[in-house]
Amino acid sequence: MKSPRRAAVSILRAWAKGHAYAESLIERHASRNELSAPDRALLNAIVLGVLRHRRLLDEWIGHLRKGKLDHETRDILRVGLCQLLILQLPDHAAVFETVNLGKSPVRGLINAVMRKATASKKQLLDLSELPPTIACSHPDWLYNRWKKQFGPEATLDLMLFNNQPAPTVARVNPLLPSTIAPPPSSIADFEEINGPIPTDLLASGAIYITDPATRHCVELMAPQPGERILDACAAPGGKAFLIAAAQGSGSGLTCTDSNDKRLPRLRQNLERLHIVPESIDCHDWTRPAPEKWHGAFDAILLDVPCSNTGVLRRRVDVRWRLQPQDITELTKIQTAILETALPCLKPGGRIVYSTCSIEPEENEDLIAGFLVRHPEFELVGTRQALPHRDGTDGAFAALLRRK
Ligand SMILES: C[S@@+](CC[C@H](N)C(=O)[O-])C[C@H]1O[C@@H](n2cnc3c(N)ncnc32)[C@H](O)[C@@H]1O
Repeated sequence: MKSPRRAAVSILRAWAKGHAYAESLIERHASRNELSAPDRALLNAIVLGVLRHRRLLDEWIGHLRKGKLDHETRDILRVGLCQLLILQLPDHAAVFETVNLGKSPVRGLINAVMRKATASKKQLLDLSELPPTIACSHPDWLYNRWKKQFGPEATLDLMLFNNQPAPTVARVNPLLPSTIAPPPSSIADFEEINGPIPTDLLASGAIYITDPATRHCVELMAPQPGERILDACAAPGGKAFLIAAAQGSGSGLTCTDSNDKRLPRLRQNLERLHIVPESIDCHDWTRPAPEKWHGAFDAILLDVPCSNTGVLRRRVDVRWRLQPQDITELTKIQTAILETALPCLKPGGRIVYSTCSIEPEENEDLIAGFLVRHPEFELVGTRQALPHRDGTDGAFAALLRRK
């Protein structure tokens, strides 16, 4: 069994070498090492802390140690400085535990850097002279893009927001059978849960953890009882749950996703939430829709794959993985999904296109282009959530109706 700090270094090495996202690596390592709940929480805090503050940690390392570092020693120092300066753990624990992570030839170096950091904590934590992209650890290209869109002050607020852990917010399940205990009155719909996550309520399906911004697209759709609704990009099922909750049943709901590895989780989530959809299928919506769905749906939700720039506080490594050209590539997929879903609408039916991106190309620009190509559709309304303005995840939704 590994210590959470050692597991953190292994995860950071694996993260840097591969394409896996931090959350899945944390999950995998925590289970493999049979970590206790407090150790799992520490592992989570360290890995997410290092990834959120990666650029600042490297700036500090550059001050504390001149010369080259191998990748593993750099990751050990990131883990050590994150404990000392970001998580503010006691000095002796941070130094001692970090030195022990290194192999014997580098222990002296790690010890020297950690001791120097302990002695110069105050100066290191004064970020006033640093450029915002280093102080807030964001890539330059993302900062420059947002500065044009929102202005420098709002961009700074956005980056600071992205570095805060997300609260746990619960949606209470209105479809809970009467045989199962409802959540206590201290848990309110779409309100933050204080204290530990109530795993018993999650397991019984009494609540689902979600962000308030996820409701915008479903509220815009306004699903009605008895309607046939397609949730085309449905996994892991958060919005399918909200649609079924709005309809009072999942019986009119068809859920699809192109990733068959994500379908079991979708199935489990809906089952746990006591939702029985009409069907769950694997389908890639960049390919033509099967004949059986032509003209079949009153409403379609397209919660398309996107850059995730509205949820960087949760998806902490996206800022380092995402490249400017990815946004252009994503808009091609998003447009293809939107075009392919059209034949599946009933006459007069409605489509809600939604993302958790805050980039105009993936949102309002894409919809504007669609409306030019499809004068038979009208834009009924849009909703947008901006993290720094609304204090929630970022989200965009547009309701389109066939005239
Ligand atoms: C933003 S997530 C959906 C989240 C989901 N609606 C929820 O609320 O839990 C996007 C989903 O789209 C799926 N996806 C990506 N490309 C797709 C495609 N071409 N056709 C169908 N689904 C696709 C991904 O596998 C992913 O599960």
